Amino acid sequence: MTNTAGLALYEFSRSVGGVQHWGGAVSAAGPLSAITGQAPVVPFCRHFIQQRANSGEDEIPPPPNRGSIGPLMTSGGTRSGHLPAPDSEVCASRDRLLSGAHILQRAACPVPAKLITQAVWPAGDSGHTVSRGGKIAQRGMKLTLQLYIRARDLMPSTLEGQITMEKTPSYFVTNDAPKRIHSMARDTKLIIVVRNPVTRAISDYTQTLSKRPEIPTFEVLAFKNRTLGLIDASWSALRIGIYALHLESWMQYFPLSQIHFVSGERLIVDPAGEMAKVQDFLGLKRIVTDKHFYFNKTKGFPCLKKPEDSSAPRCLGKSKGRTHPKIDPDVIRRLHKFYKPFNMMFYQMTGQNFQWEQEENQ
Ligand SMILES: Nc1ncnc2c1ncn2[C@@H]1O[C@H](COP(=O)(O)OS(=O)(=O)O)[C@@H](OP(=O)(O)O)[C@H]1O
Repeated sequence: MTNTAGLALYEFSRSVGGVQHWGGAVSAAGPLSAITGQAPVVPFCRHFIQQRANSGEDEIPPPPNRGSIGPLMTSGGTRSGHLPAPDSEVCASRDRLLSGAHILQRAACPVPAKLITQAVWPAGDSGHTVSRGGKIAQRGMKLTLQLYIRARDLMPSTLEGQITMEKTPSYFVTNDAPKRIHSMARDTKLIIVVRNPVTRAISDYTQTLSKRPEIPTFEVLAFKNRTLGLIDASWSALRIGIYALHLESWMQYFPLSQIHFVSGERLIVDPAGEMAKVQDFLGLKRIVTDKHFYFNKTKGFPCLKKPEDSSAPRCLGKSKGRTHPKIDPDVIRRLHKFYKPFNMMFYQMTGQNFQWEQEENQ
């Protein structure tokens, strides 16, 4: 078992996604303020939301406390639409989860570089994969806590010089995740991929629409009251894009030095540049460079020239890069306005300007 730092990746391109690597000392730690002795991060965003609600503006309800069953998995989802309620077993298991996390840490996982080891429960999806170089749970099966723990225990331990990664989109917006991950491995590194929250919402909606063509239009779902222009921020497709709000929860536990933000927009135009920053953040040699990518015009995305485990180039799957439906420009404008203050807060918190307001003017 190694004591390398942990890694969690959250992807905000459509949903939120994540990769986690863990190892290192487990400690029952409190919030960041308790570790550093610094004043806790002021929850600006929450304060701002309260002020808005008081003045009759778009109300942003507290996050639904649904079904997170562990720091490393959740029954909640990141996609829009109605999520299934967690089953009773999942709910009953909540209190045992932290110890589950310790098991996970013990069992976590290094694998030969080519072997993918993951315990992922894609939120909002019927499928899941728990694998140790191969699937041991089939897609479509219900992932119970027992199955998850069994799967975890089959995973090999992390060896010196290896990084274990886990990707779960919904952790970023799951209330208890920061605390649980922190108490499991406070040196976990977090990677968050973000894109313009308006585009993210449309992508999220497009994904749901592809599975449930009967859902109302984006324009209908986006408003509580369209005549009054009141946004429905309880719609998960919109709520997830309030990045500052979610980040605030993480900053209560993790210093910014342990969080890396990837621009989803830059990832398309300059994948090697974004990957260079990721490799630096992880303390890795810059092995993935420009020469590994080519731009596939048909797909509209960069593809990998030739992954190690295959002789063919590898592009994003068919569920990525779907054509988005045309959304009423007034609705887009309204959403840009809605997100603007939250985006500004997010830029300030991260020290990075993602320039989403420029897209608004295009
Ligand atoms: N590597 C890379 N670079 C740039 N953009 C990417 C990448 N991978 C995924 N995407 C875009 O992200 C959207 C899907 O997000 P997720 O991969 O999180 O989807 S999912 O929820 O896990 O299915 C989806 O957005 P849309 O195509 O706009 O719908 C993907 O195209």
